[in-house]
Amino acid sequence: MADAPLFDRVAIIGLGLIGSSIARAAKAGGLVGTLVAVDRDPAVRARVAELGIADVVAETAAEAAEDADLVIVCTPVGACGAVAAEIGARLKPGAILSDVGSVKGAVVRDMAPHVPPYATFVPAHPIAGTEDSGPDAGFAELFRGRWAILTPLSPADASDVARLGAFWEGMGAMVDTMSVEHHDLVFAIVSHVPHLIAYNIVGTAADLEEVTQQEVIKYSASGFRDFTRIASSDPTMWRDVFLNNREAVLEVLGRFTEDLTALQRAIRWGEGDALFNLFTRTRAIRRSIVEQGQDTAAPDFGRRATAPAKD
Ligand SMILES: NC(=O)C1=CN([C@@H]2O[C@H](COP(=O)(O)OP(=O)(O)OC[C@H]3O[C@@H](n4cnc5c(N)ncnc54)[C@H](O)[C@@H]3O)[C@@H](O)[C@H]2O)C=CC1
Ligand SMILES: O=C(O)C(=O)Cc1ccc(O)cc1
Repeated sequence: MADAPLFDRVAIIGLGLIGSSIARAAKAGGLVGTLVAVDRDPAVRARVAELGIADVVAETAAEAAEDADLVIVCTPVGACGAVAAEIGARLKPGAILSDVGSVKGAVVRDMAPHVPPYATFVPAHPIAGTEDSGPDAGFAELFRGRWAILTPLSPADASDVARLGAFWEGMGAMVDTMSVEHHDLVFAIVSHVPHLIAYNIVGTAADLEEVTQQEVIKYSASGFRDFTRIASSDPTMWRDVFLNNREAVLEVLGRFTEDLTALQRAIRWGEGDALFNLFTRTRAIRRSIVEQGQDTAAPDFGRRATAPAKD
């Protein structure tokens, strides 16, 4: 006899890249009995029904959350508070509420006040994605071999944290925990500011009057092309990340700007050693990332979690 699913009823709110990947992975792994999906966009709801990746497509978030043992909010972070306000009173006793937002502090601030005492909120963030969005962009293998960070709010939540961790492991992820504040600083440096730099460099190239758009397209070397991949990520999602991780992003940007100014001086004054030393240090960092198997080339599942540049 097959093992019982980890959760009898799971509701996913927001069926874009991440929500639809969870739906696919959870069903494929036999982790859920009934999977209920809802999205505020009727076209997404219709597409999810067509794709057959949920057992039930609900009309409202409140209706989807009712009776669910696990509810995962997979909307842009700016919408998480309103969703929690809508579903909070409808959560069933013992339910786990979670999310997948790239920012944790603001999501906890906006969601936690709406969680009743008889349910547990366990914030989460899968470190897996692509530049694509929408229900067609998702795939069941997205989380395999990737980290899922949980940021528990209280030691009393330990058993629910373990259950949610088992759910992520069931989708192939490796689970880690950290504090909300530490999460937001770590991901400001390894994800948010790099995305900002990508948006900026592509914008700068587009605005350079002396170089035509055609030349940018024709001569872009693979380094620049990698930036354009990241800079094509969803505008709503990333607007919300920057508005909601303001302090950590500004802190890291301050450091980044100082370091960039030092590089600018080194170039101006012909300080080759300073440039050489930095480039040597950064090459070592890249090599240790590759050695630990944490480079973008995640195990190839037919489709890469982070697509390589197409040369
Ligand atoms: N895209 C990525 O690579 C990653 C994204 N995340 C996080 O996952 C979350 C979702 O991102 P994606 O799936 O990429 O976005 P997406 O744009 O593909 O999907 C978001 C979905 O949420 C729906 N939605 C928006 N507001 C809603 C509301 N109030 N009620 C119900 N549905 C609503 C949209 O219609 C859309 O279908 C974001 O918080 C993001 O920070 C986390 C890890 C990676
Ligand atoms: O596509 C990429 O390179 C990503 O960096 C995906 C990604 C985007 C946001 C996250 O919070 C986690 C992962």
